[in-house]
Formats: sequence, structure tokens, C-alpha cells
Amino acid sequence: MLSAEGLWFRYHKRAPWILEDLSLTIEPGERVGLCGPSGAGKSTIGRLLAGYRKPSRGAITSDGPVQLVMQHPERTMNPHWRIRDVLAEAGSTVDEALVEPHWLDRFPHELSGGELQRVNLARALLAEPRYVIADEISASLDAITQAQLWHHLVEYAEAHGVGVLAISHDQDLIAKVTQRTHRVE
Ligand SMILES: Nc1ncnc2c1ncn2[C@@H]1O[C@H](COP(=O)(O)OP(=O)(O)OP(=O)(O)O)[C@@H](O)[C@H]1O
Repeated sequence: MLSAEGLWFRYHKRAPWILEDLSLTIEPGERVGLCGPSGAGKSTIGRLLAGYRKPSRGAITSDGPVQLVMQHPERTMNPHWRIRDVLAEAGSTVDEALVEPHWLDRFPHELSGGELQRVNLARALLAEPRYVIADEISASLDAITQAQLWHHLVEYAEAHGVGVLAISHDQDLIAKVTQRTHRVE
């Protein structure tokens, strides 16, 4: 289980608390939606769960690796590396349902936003995570690309018993791809 218990967090000592006593659990194979207004701290929760930040108080425990996938894949890839090398850093068996072979020799800026997000998701899955935090991964994509991306993630998660936290403003999407929702205010 991926568990956050009694989390308190603020970005600076004198800044206001973003999270006050937040608790949340995700079981392997479970898909949970994370909803709430802008600025409520959803991305912050994702960063904490993935270990990018440490909570001021409280505990995060996990029985396996956690991968965070974010909205802007271009920000997480070296622009001077070809897609082949971006992926090779994470592992060797690329999911061909996500990554088309003719993309491998291109640079990140030579793919569309949706194609690059598919590469980004494939890279995250190469790390064989037990949990995936999907933070607005399809926010800027058209409906078909959004559906494809989520189809891949849900199928992979079901096949491998991976727990997913889906962060999105889109309530309809959350209802479609998750089994329950956690709300933050
Ligand atoms: N690096 C940072 N330094 C200082 N404050 C930050 C930082 N990142 C986020 N914040 C602040 O923390 C609060 C929560 O931000 P966060 O991005 O977690 O919210 P969110 O719920 O994901 O919002 P949105 O739905 O708009 O993406 C906001 O008030 C934001 O301004």
C-alpha cells in the first residue's frame, strides 16, 4: 500500500500551510482520483508521494517504487537527447503500444504533445513502478489522445497490479478511470 498519514506541508517556514493533516491510501491495483480546487495542493501531494519533497510532519510509506508523471513531458526530458536515449535511460523493453518505432530517432521537440506524453508514460512504466501518480497527464490533449493514454495506463495498471492516483480537474475523466475519489479543499 502507498500511504500518507497526517501530512503537513508548506513550501517555506513562514508560508501558509498547504496541507494540514492529510491522510490518503492507495492499494496496489487500485485507481484513486484526486480532486479539488486550483491551489488546493493536489500537485504538491503528488510530489510528496513520489518523494520529490519531504513533508514537514507526517509519514509516507510505500511497498514499492512510485513514479510521478506530469503534464509537461518536455520539461522532464533532455532536449538534446533522441527519444531512444530518453527511454534507454529508464529501461530496455519499450511498450510498442505507447511508442511508435519511428519516433525513436527524433528529438523531443519533433513529437506532438500527445506523442511526447505517450513516451513520457512509457518511460515511467519502464521503471516498473508499484504506483503511478498521474498529474494532469492528459490536460492539454484532444479527446482521442486522452482516451488512448488512459486506456494504456488503466490496462497496464490492471495487468501489473499497479496503484494509480489520477489528479485532474476533469470530473468526468476521474469518474471514468478511477474507482473512488479523494477530495482536497
Ligand atoms: N515551489 C513552490 N513554492 C512555493 N509555493 C508553491 C510552490 N509550488 C506550489 N506552490 C503553492 O502551493 C499551493 C498548492 O499548489 P499545487 O500546485 O499543489 O495546487 P494544485 O491543487 O495542484 O493546483 P492546480 O489545480 O491549479 O494545478 C499554491 O498556493 C501554490 O501557489
